Amino acid sequence: MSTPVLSVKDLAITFTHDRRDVEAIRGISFEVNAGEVVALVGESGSGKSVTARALMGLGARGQRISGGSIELTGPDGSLDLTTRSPRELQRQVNGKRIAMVFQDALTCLDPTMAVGRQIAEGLRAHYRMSRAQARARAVELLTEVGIDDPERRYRQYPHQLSGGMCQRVNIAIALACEPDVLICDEPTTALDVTIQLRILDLLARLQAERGLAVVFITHDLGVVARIADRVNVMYAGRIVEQGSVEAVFYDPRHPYTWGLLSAMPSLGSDEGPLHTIPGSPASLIDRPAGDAFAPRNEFALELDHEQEPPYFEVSPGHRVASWLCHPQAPTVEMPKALRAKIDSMTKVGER
Ligand SMILES: Nc1ncnc2c1ncn2[C@@H]1O[C@H](COP(=O)(O)OP(=O)(O)OP(=O)(O)O)[C@@H](O)[C@H]1O
Repeated sequence: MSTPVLSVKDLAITFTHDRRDVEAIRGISFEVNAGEVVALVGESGSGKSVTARALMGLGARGQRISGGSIELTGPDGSLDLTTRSPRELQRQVNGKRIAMVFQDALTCLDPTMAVGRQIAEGLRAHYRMSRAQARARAVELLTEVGIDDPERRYRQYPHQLSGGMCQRVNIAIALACEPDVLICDEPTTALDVTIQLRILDLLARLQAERGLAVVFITHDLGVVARIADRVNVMYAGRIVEQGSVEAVFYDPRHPYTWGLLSAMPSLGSDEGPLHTIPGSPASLIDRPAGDAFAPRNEFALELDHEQEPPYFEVSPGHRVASWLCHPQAPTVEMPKALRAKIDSMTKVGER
């Protein structure tokens, strides 16, 4: 069995505002192997971005890691990122071992500097490269991320490029120092649909060619089906269902996952969403007792309103935090419309 490149264990993140603590991430654990794409998916506010940024040692004011570990394993051994200062992370880890691509492609680039130079500067900062060597490597990277006429594009400024092209440049910057782990936070959300698909295909190609470990953040299960190997469904700062894409798409067990899948337009069809999850996401400040999703869950058992469910392993590697998965729970089937939708879906393995 391969050793994970990235191992997040019982990670908890707390915000303190006006002397009040709010736990936004509540003990999440997941692993990513080399050559694997692991998705974090969930509605807005479920904690995807806070988690992604924590992996880079980034956080807002008043935010701290209040528990758990983030281990990065490489040929030289393991490193727990939660024990390193932001300065150490900046010097030794960020960019080199772990890099990130954000949603807003244009604002991530420096508007005053030609895009090729932005790639070259990163290379020069990390490696002892001459100006000419860094330039030549930056042109290669532009080619690698699918930018035609890279010599001309090298000299252009961000505003002269399309959104999709800016995102390709961001990907080139992220990959310039050959990181082991790439974090993608909604990298295609701001782009139109055809460009989204091209960027996803590019990421999939680069990931396979380089054997990268990728953490992919999205609210879109269609994107998960296209790119991910494993998926973590997040709700109110907790992973509520975790497993291979096949397990979570074809045998979903948590009613929240049922809701997300029901709300997803069928792959390859232009029908509108079938369903929306009733209610609004749980408040972190006055989180209800028990399972945070229970107030929105038409299938909730009494116990769901009283006690937070532990994880139940329903098949190897497929873990679900719902009392419905307790061996003594009554059998509750997913909604019929969802069953029919799943039965009609193209096998994820054939995507
Ligand atoms: N600076 C902050 N201060 C206090 N709470 C915050 C702060 N940033 C995020 N949070 C809280 O942390 C929770 C998780 O936010 P996060 O941005 O990770 O969600 P998300 O799943 O990425 O949503 P989105 O898809 O909208 O980006 C939210 O409930 C949010 O209110």
